[in-house]
Amino acid sequence: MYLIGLTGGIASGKSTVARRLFAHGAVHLDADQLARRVVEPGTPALAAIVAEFGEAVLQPDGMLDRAKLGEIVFHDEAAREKLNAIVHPAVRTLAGKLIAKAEAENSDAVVVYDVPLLVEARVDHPFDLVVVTSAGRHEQVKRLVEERGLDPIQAEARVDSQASDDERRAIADVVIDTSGALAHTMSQADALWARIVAERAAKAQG
Ligand SMILES: CC(C)(COP(=O)(O)OP(=O)(O)OC[C@H]1O[C@@H](n2cnc3c(N)ncnc32)[C@H](O)[C@@H]1O)[C@@H](O)C(=O)NCCC(=O)NCCS
Ligand SMILES: Nc1ncnc2c1ncn2[C@@H]1O[C@H](COP(=O)(O)OP(=O)(O)OP(=O)(O)O)[C@@H](O)[C@H]1O
Repeated sequence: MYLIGLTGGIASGKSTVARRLFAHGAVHLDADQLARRVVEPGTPALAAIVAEFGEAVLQPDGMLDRAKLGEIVFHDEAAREKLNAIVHPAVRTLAGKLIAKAEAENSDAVVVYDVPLLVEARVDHPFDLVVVTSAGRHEQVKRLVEERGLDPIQAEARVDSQASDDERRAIADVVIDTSGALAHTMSQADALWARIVAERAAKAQG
């Protein structure tokens, strides 16, 4: 198996790159999706969130009210750290299981683990390659406002609750510049895939 850790700031284009690698044949795991699974009704993580933040963060149907919890944690670092301490260990355990499952199913698989908070949560799965998408703060805020309907204050709060591009670049093996045209992002993803294929072929030949 070849394990890629893919990270980048919010709206920097991680999913866009991951989808392209998936189209080439990679297995795609998404930490945001895993973070949703571990807080489904009946889970220990959801019980811990309610114990910490109160019943007010639940919808009438018992599901987590994500908008309400987001309003709290993206404006309050101490609250965010409490939430992270509940959710991140559960995500880490589930990711470990799913990576092992992908390897058991196909020991040749290329697995792309899309993990927004790789730096912040000190995620330490044994990555063969760490790939960072980087669009820049101004472009991230613009996308959140224009494409996802956040107001500028909410958008800036989300971007600023994360590590900086410089901190992410410091741990990157490969940086994909996602600030320009979509086609430029795609061609960098294609070049990355070609590099992985070539590296693996060279390794297989000894
Ligand atoms: C606060 C919550 C309820 C808001 O939910 P919402 O549906 O609005 O956002 P969603 O989960 O789709 O996340 C969107 C993006 O926000 C950013 N983000 C999410 N959580 C965090 C966090 N704790 N710190 C910084 N950025 C975050 C990421 O870039 C993520 O891709 C939710 O994000 C959450 O439970 N976060 C804690 C778990 C976590 O850290 N998830 C991120 C990957 S493990
Ligand atoms: N050059 C580019 N590369 C990637 N995405 C781009 C580019 N130009 C514009 N975009 C837009 O930016 C958005 C990036 O969204 P995407 O879901 O890929 O980011 P993400 O980093 O996975 O976000 P999140 O952290 O919220 O999961 C998309 O709407 C995409 O169309």
